[in-house]
Amino acid sequence: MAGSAEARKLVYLVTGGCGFLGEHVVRMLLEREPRLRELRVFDLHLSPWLEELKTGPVQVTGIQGDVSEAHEVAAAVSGAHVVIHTAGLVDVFGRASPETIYKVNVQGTQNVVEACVQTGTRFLVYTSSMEVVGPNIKGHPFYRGNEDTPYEAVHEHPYPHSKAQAERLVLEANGRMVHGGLPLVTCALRPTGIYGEGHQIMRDFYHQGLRLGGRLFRAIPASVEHGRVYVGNVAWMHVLVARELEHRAALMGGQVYFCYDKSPYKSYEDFNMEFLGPCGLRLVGTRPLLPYWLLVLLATLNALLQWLLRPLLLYAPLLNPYTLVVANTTFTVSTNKAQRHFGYEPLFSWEDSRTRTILWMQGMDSSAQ
Ligand SMILES: NC(=O)c1ccc[n+]([C@@H]2O[C@H](COP(=O)([O-])OP(=O)(O)OC[C@H]3O[C@@H](n4cnc5c(N)ncnc54)[C@H](O)[C@@H]3O)[C@@H](O)[C@H]2O)c1
Ligand SMILES: CC(C)[C@@H](O)CC[C@@H](C)[C@H]1CC[C@H]2[C@@H]3[C@H](O)C=C4C[C@@H](O)CC[C@]4(C)[C@H]3CC[C@]12C
Repeated sequence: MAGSAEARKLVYLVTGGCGFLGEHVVRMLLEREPRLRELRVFDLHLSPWLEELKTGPVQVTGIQGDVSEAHEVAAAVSGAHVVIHTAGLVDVFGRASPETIYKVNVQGTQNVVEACVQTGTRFLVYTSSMEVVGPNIKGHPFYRGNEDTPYEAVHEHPYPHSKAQAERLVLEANGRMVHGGLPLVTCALRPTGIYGEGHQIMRDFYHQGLRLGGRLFRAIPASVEHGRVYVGNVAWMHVLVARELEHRAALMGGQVYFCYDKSPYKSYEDFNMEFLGPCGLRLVGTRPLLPYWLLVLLATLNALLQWLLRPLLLYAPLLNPYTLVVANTTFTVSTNKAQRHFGYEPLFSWEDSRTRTILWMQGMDSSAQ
């Protein structure tokens, strides 16, 4: 939907704009934000597809930078009306050190907040995560909860802990005076497990299945529900929040919103099979093939191997003590806060989300042959 030239006056910055979610946010903004004059895409690694976006009426500016470097962030933020901060180290597999995770996710977010304050940017949307809430280290289920559901959010793992710290920084910054004397308006979006075109973990499961002769082996009971949300709907919620923050600052400022749509409640593995099945894979077993204690042992051995091999190579399998607990703990949301506060409705139905994801996987399938 193109806006008239005179209506194009806003400058948006998307950090992590070349990532899985970031790319969908960038493309959604170009399609559905008619007020855009300039779209800045800030990322540690700029993608080649950015070039194809530079042919339209909106100025698309790729900025290679590191959110943990305050001066790079300040330069990118300066002059922006809205910042959508998705950049982060999404690592629960032990690929990055805890120090690096905190440096990027916490210090990086602090840098974004301070840059908004120093340069006068008034609207900041942060991509938080369900993991700010749970599952907690005790494996307590969160069954179709909402933003107000009481839950003991206790984290030891660097990733959820860093996301919780970053979210707190963003929400506490709401109302701070920015350069120019007006208040900063912030909010945080908490996606559950995002799926869709470009999801690396789905790729990993697909390739693991190919290696195992087209089979995946059930490890988690089908009864363990895991919340999932389509990447296009998460991107749409980001665009909508960024648009509505100015007019609904009193209501939305300092708030958190779960990202949700009509994706069905299923176990993580059964949900993945909605896409892996049409690509020729099958999930062996109606119940977990191994007892849980054996899975714990295997996960622990994986963690030990990762530690032993680290000086030589990076060994980062999907199964480790943390991912096993998360996979094995029910965590689903049922809320309409985003609809009540800013009129959010999913842009993509479950059927459409599923079809788009399958087509992407099959396209990956054909390119893999
Ligand atoms: N994938 C999910 O299921 C999920 C669910 C909930 C929340 N989230 C959150 O959404 C955001 C995006 O996640 P994603 O799945 O798209 O991950 P991703 O790794 O695909 O994207 C993250 C992007 O941030 C960039 N980045 C990393 N470190 C950076 C740095 N120091 N400076 C600048 N850019 C940097 C990466 O290059 C990448 O392009 C993250 O904040 C994540 O915590 C993801
Ligand atoms: C090997 C089996 C036990 C297999 O079932 C493990 C699955 C496991 C790799 C995933 C299960 C749940 C996933 C997490 C969840 O979807 C939410 C997340 C929050 C987001 O901010 C980042 C990604 C993640 C932590 C996601 C990561 C993979 C799982 C742990």
